[in-house]
Amino acid sequence: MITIVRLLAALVDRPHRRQLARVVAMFVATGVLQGLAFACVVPVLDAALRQDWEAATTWLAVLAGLFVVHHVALTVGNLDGYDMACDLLDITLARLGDHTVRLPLGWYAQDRTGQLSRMASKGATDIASVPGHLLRPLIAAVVSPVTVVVAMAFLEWRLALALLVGVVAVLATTRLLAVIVGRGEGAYDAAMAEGSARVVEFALNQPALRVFGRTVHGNELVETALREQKRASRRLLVTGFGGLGIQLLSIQALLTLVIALAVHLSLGGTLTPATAIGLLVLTVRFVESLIDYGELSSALRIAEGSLRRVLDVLRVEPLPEPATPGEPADSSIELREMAFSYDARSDEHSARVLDDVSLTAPPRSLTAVVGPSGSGKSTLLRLVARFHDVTAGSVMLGGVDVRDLGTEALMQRVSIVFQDVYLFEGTLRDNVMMSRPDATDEELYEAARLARVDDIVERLPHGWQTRIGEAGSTLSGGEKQRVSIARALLKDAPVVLLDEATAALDAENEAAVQEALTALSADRTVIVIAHRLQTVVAADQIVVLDGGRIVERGSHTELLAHGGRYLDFWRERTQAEGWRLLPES
Ligand SMILES: Nc1ncnc2c1ncn2[C@@H]1O[C@H](COP(=O)(O)OP(=O)(O)OP(=O)(O)O)[C@@H](O)[C@H]1O
Repeated sequence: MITIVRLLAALVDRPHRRQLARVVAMFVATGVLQGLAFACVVPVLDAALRQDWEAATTWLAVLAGLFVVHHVALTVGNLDGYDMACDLLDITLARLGDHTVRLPLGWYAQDRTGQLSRMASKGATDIASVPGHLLRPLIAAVVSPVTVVVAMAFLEWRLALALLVGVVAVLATTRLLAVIVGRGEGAYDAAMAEGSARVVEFALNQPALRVFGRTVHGNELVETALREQKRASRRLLVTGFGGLGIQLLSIQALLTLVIALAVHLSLGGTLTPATAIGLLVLTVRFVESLIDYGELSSALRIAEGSLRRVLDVLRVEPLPEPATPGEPADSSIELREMAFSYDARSDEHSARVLDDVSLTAPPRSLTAVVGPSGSGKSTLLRLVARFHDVTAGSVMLGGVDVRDLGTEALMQRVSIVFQDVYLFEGTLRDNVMMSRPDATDEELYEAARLARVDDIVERLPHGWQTRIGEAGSTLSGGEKQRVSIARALLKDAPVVLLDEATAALDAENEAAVQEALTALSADRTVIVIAHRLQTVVAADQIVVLDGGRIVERGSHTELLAHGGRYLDFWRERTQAEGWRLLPES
């Protein structure tokens, strides 16, 4: 409980930290008042059974007073707690939102969308539930038994001692079980996340899956994830119920011990029967609080897990920004003995995805990167756009290290056209204009003409105003790429990083995309992961990557003559595209 209060304090700002302290103080006061009210039952019962009506009335008045004060403190604490819960929802979402725009772009390369959406929905609600619903009963479940023990020490120290030993034993058991059940909860959470990710993937990839008849049975990934989810949930149920059983058993053992002791003391004449009955009533209330604690601590653990995950994301450092950004001389790109490893902690050469990569792309040149899958082509492009910082060496734009350029200046100078084009919910016009919202209509139409988006505008029922829906569902793959190229043209950045689509396009789209790419490459420094033969033939230089190193470089004719890896690539692509190598004349 102290841990979660500490974690909450790390999430919120100073005024909310004060509010949190106030809420906790009010809940502690409520717990003490509740404990005192419980303790008053003993003298009330004692006086009533002795038929001492004056004492009984006095104690009843004290009880009523405590009840009223307790109720006022409870109302104030609850209202403050609910306020804090609403604020926490906003704070969690705002802090995640602010931080996601500062996170290194490379952070998103892993599957983060699912994680972030779970944090922003279920995670934020879990966190808000702490001051809203959990903290008060949990604090009461600890503070009121402790108050009872202290009050009881004045009445019958032996029973107080027995209760104290009992409460320590029960809380220790709860803590131990929390660790065991917590492990199961972690595994369950991971299995749930994996299961939902696979189901979403399954839904999004329906067309491909149906073609291969993998929709009903045989989708191994989904089935394995769901089986694991079921196993994890069963394990959690077994450990959860087992844990709860052990906890209830320890509480019952405590109750039995106190009853036996009270009967023993009463038979021995140390305790009047009235006090013994009063103390037993007190013990029962005391035990109820401990049961509440056991039940609520699992909800607390879930909230704690969500809170830790949010704080972990908030702790991811943005890439350092330069104090005085450099000014690039031109649009050349230079990689100097660059090395990169995705695992920032390891500088093992074996972990490097790119190693000793040196490359110069002069201004307005076209550099084609080819190489087998996994050779590091996409990573190379991401490093030029500073999705990550290099492990060794440097990436220079116009003679300035991208780390000394600053994210904003770099992003102004670089356009990125990757394969997975993201089209957001909105009109076609909004989607193209996002790259330069202050562009004029003439500039927009010119970019659209060059990228052949004007053909798409004509086809759509509401032209530029057509809503292209989440993930651009009404556009074909080639059309999406043309929209992405139009964005890059409109942005008019001097450097273009391009990952050519590997998907086969119909003849019309293929020609349109090729035209759009030619327009985009004119007068710009372009580094392209090339899949099309036209692109490599037109390139000023071609670099062949293998195992994270440049193994060949040169022009198309030089590399063909060299007869190495590039020749293999060329043969493979000519076969795939139905081209023929003409015999040398
Ligand atoms: N975000 C990441 N975290 C860890 N490893 C990664 C990440 N992205 C890529 N890798 C690894 O880095 C290596 C190079 O991957 P990269 O995507 O750059 O290759 P590629 O040549 O572009 O492959 P492809 O042509 O299949 O897209 C691969 O071994 C890949 O598994």
